[in-house]
Amino acid sequence: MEITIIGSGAIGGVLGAYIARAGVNVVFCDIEQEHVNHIRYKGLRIEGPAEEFVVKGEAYTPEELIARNKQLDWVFICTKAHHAQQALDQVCQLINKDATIVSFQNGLIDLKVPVQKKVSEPLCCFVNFSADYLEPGRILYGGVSSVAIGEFNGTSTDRLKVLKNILEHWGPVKQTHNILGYLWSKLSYAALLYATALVDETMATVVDRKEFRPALIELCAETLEAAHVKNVNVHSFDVWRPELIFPRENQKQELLNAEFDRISTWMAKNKKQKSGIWRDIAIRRRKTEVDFDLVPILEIGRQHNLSFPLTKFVIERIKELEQGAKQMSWDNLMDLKKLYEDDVLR
Ligand SMILES: NC(=O)C1=CN([C@@H]2O[C@H](COP(=O)(O)OP(=O)(O)OC[C@H]3O[C@@H](n4cnc5c(N)ncnc54)[C@H](OP(=O)(O)O)[C@@H]3O)[C@@H](O)[C@H]2O)C=CC1
Ligand SMILES: CC(C)(CO)C(=O)C(=O)O
Repeated sequence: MEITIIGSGAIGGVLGAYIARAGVNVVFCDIEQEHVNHIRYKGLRIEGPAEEFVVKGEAYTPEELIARNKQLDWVFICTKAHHAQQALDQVCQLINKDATIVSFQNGLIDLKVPVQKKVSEPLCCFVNFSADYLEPGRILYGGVSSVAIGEFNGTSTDRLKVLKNILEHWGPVKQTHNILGYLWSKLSYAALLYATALVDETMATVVDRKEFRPALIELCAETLEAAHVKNVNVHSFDVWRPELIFPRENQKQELLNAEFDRISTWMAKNKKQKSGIWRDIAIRRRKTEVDFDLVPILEIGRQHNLSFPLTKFVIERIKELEQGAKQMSWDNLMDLKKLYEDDVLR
C-alpha cells in the first residue's frame, strides 16, 4: 500500500509524517519545490505539543509525480479547498479505478473525477486538529482533536475501515454514517473562526470577550439554519456543541456563556493560537477559503428566502482584509456587533 499526499502542508504534512513514521509507504507531493526538497533530503519536521520528530520521505512536485508515472493507490487531497479540484485533475492520469481518493478540506467541496475513470466517489475526512505550515520542511502541530471519516452516502464500506487503520497511525479516528453532519458543524464553527480572524489577536482572546458573544452566536446560528434547511443533522465535536446555538429558541444564555468559556479555554491550550484564516491573511498574504465556507451559506439562504446578514458582513470584511482594503482590528467586531444590535435584534 502506498499513500500519496497531494498538498503536504499543515494537515497533509502532519498526517503523512505520522503515517510514514509508522512504516507505511507515504509519497509527499506539494507544489512548493523548496518544501519538497526539504522533505526529500533533510526531512519533514513536525513540531507538536508533546513531541518533535523528523521524517524523511519520497517527495515530488506534481510535475515530478507525473514524470514518475506510477499509478496511485490511495490519494489524500490535502490542499486548501480552492486548490483541491485542480490538484486532483493534475494527477488524474495516474489514477485508475482501483484508487481511493480522500478529501480533507474544511468547507463544501465536491471533488469530481472524470466518469470514464470509473473511480468510486471520494471518501471524506473531517479534520479538527490544528496545524500550520511554518516554512519549507517545518510544520507546527497543535495537538490531537477530532477526526472523523465517512462515505458521502453514509454507507459503511471496507475502504472506510482501511482508511481508519491508516489514519490511526496519527490518532483516534471516528467512522461515521453522518460525515455531512460533521462537515456542516465544522462550517458553523468556521464562521466563528472567520470572525476571530477579523482581529489580530488569538482565537481564545476574541472568544473570551463577552460583549461580542451574542453577535458571534447569531453568526454561527445562521450557518446552522442553512444546515437545517438542507436537512443536515449537525454533529458536535470536541468542545463545539451546535445544539446549544440552533434552533435559536432552545438557546439558554447561561449554557452558551459556559460553552464559549470552554471554547476559549480549549483554544488557549492549543499550540496553534490563531486560525488558518488569520494566517492566510496576515502571514501568507493570500486568499482564505471563504468562497467554500461561508459564501455557499449565503447562497443557500437566498434559495430559501433567508437573509444571513452577519455571514454576509463577515464575508465582505474578510474579502476586504484579503485585498488589503481594511486592516484586522477590534473595530471590525464592533461593526459586527452593531449590525447585530441594529438589524438583527430589531
Ligand atoms: N491547518 C489547520 O489547522 C486545519 C486545516 N483544515 C483544512 O485542511 C485543508 C488543508 O489546509 P492546510 O493543510 O492548512 O493548508 P496548507 O496551505 O498548509 O497546505 C496545503 C498545501 O498544498 C499545496 N498545494 C496547492 N496546490 C497544490 C497542487 N496542485 N498540488 C500539490 N500541492 C498543492 C500548497 O502550496 P501553496 O501554499 O504554495 O499553495 C500547500 O503547501 C483546508 O481545507 C483546511 O481548511 C482543517 C482543519 C484544521
Ligand atoms: C483552528 C482550526 C484548526 C480548527 O480547530 C481550523 O480549522 C483553522 O485554523 O482553520
